[in-house]
Amino acid sequence: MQKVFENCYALDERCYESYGLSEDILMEHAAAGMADYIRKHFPKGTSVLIVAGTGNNGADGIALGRQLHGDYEIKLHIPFTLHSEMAKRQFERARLLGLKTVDEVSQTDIVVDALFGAGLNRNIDEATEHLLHQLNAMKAYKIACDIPTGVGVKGTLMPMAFHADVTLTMGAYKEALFLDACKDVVGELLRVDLGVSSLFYEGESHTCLLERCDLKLPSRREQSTHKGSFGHAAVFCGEKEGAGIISGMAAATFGAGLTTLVVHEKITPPPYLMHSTVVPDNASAMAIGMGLGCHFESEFLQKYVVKSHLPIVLDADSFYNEEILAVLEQKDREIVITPHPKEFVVLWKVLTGEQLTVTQVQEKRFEMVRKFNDRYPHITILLKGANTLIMQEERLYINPLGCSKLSKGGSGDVLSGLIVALLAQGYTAIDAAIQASLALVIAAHQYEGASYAMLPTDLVEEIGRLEYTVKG
Ligand SMILES: NC(=O)C1=CN([C@@H]2O[C@H](COP(=O)(O)OP(=O)(O)OC[C@H]3O[C@@H](n4cnc5c(N)ncnc54)[C@H](OP(=O)(O)O)[C@@H]3O)[C@@H](O)[C@H]2O)[C@@H](O)CC1
Ligand SMILES: [K+]
Repeated sequence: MQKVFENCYALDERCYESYGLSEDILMEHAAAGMADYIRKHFPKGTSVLIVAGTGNNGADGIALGRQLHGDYEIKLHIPFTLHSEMAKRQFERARLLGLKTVDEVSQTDIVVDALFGAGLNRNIDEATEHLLHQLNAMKAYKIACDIPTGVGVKGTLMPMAFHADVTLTMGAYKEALFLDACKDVVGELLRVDLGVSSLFYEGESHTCLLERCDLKLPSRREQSTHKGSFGHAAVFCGEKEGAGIISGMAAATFGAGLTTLVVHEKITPPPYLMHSTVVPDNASAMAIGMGLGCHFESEFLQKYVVKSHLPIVLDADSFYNEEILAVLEQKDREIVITPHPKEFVVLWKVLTGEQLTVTQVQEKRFEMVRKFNDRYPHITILLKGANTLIMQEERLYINPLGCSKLSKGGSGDVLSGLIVALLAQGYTAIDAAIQASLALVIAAHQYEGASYAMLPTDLVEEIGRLEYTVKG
């Protein structure tokens, strides 16, 4: 698990004050990190266009040009007057070495975007937009220095952002890089150390980045067990019964000892799922909302959902049902809620009266998840998206591994099934949400069919193979 920060200015300052490092030393390492990447991936002689801006992001770019000059064909383009002292100093060093600037951008093998980084604080002007358009249109390999130009500090993405193949980010990961809208402009994301290990560079952070290696699969190591040893998941199955069935299949596949679909009318689920018109007495967790509609009477929901203390997953239609939402007030219950942005809008309106749009939620995903957490710290919220956010008790986790194979009806039902399976097996709400979210995306990556073809049933099948493909 890696740490993530809102920005790195305070971390840079700490390096100067605590370790006697200077801005110059940090920048030399930033440039060396980019130079190493280029040397590793491209032969000498490759042409590299570096577009450098007015501040220290530009300074990083100019220092990179100096480091590669002689071995690579460097074209340094500086469209504005340099502002920062470091940019001016780097330019003077490059000049002394004989590195010349070019007035126009032209075809090249590599483009390095060192226009704006952490200091982008307002909209870019038309000329810069035009320049970015030219850079994006090139067939070159595209490297963003620290942050692709156009990604604002708060994560808002400007219309003409640089589209990187790889972003080499300096010192530590920044939140802005993990907003959904930024996923396609960041490309591959790698971190460059700035002269000290990240262990020393980074300070405290309550925000963490999940990685594949954080996945811990349910354990079946003990052999003296029976089906009751692995819990009993009760999955509500409503108007759109397919959603509940998929969720139940996922729960059974992810290790729940028993899975019962709680139904209103008779259905024909797969033979390994039980069904019942009540929540079984020995149920150890429940999931509700997937395709629920308004099948169940108020009295029934009161008795089996609101008055229960079983760990619970609230999904989909739950957010439209104020009766079910009463569950949120239960402080002594393990609760996971799994809204997608549109459902979050509905939920937020019910809870606060504030009407947001989906775009507003997407633009400030981190802020909204934190605001929800301020009100309900005991609840685990999992806000779905290209980069899923999971939060409980001030600790926020980003799952950046999502992929577009999952953009299909039914993926969310699988997720709620995975979570309830883990809750039934005794996981805490936060662990269940983290592990289920990781299992879902890793299973999706593992699917070998066409990227557009994966069905929820394929996903469940891939979940069943995870033990053979990753280390649990
Ligand atoms: N400090 C360190 O130790 C290290 C720093 N590092 C590097 O520094 C980068 C941060 O540098 P930075 O703070 O100088 O910000 P940066 O992104 O270059 O832009 C600021 C300039 O842009 C201008 N400007 C802003 N918006 C604009 C707009 N829309 N349109 C036009 N102009 C605009 C703004 O102008 P102003 O607001 O002052 O008028 C100012 O001149 C960071 O991303 C990393 O790469 C690394 O080397 C590691 C060590
Ligand atoms: K940049």
